[in-house]
Amino acid sequence: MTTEGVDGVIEVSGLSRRFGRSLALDGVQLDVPRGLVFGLVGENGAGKTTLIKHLLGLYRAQTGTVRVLGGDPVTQPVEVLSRIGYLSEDRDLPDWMRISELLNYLRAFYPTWDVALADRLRNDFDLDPQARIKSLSQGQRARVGLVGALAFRPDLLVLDEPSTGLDPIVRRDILAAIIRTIAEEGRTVFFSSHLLDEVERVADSVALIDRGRIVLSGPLDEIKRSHRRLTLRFDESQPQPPALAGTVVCDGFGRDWTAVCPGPIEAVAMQAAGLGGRIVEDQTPSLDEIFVAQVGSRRHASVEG
Ligand SMILES: Nc1ncnc2c1ncn2[C@@H]1O[C@H](COP(=O)(O)OP(=O)(O)OP(=O)(O)O)[C@@H](O)[C@H]1O
Repeated sequence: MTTEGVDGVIEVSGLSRRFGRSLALDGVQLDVPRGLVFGLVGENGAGKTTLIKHLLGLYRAQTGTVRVLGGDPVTQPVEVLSRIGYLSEDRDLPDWMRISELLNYLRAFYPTWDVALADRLRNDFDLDPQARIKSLSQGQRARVGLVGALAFRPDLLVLDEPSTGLDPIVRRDILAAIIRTIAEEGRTVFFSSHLLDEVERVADSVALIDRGRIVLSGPLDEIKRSHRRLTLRFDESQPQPPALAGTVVCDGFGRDWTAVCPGPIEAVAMQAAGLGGRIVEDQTPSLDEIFVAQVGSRRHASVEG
């Protein structure tokens, strides 16, 4: 496996996956360079876990290709997987073990296991080494899973919905700090979430996935810069959302409406003027608003089409 000079840590091209009649992934294209925190955002059932399972070689691509850290996770599992730290959505850990036993067991698999780091993380996460895994809360299981995924200093950390079960303080402070530290060390984090504010807080780049398709992908600041949230005021009350081509969503009532628009606002301003309206506020939308707008417009288009 040649990984020297490979900067694409994750390279997915034309990846589709069917389960029976349902299309879980539909022509997914994704490139994640080294050293980034990459957030995969989508609603429940959008295809996030299915995509992650392909990155880990748990699914073989039916259509398209998947390369991770320069190798094929299905045909080169040892080379690829030994460099990936993974926290699954359901935190499947052996219930019968104590925390210390699990960490010792994992240590045997990874030559790069860092005992001091494992101890430090265990302390930071306030985990009793003697506790049995079956006695742990969901949040504590997530913390143990994170220690296991981090302590061998993986080149790529993959987290499937890492916040599930974590209380807000752990989520906000510890998780975010870990993620940042890894990226600062030149390693890569790929995490999925349906919590857009969390993604917005920690990710450098994001991909929005909806019903198996990547609908938007790129550096977070570029995505945010390329969208505008406009507040429009009309002379007359509008009985229904004003039809403004080029806006992705329209919300509001009466004379005041909010629209999210990808791209230049001049065309929107002209159309609004034609309806007796004007832009009274022009702001950068949140990722949440961009997501709702993108997904909403796609669904609207597919219903109409
Ligand atoms: N093993 C499977 N057999 C049949 N259908 C599946 C299987 N795994 C996933 N799916 C379907 O594929 C689609 C994508 O599921 P996936 O678990 O990847 O979504 P997700 O974005 O991770 O959602 P969640 O946040 O709820 O975990 C869903 O419609 C799901 O029902």
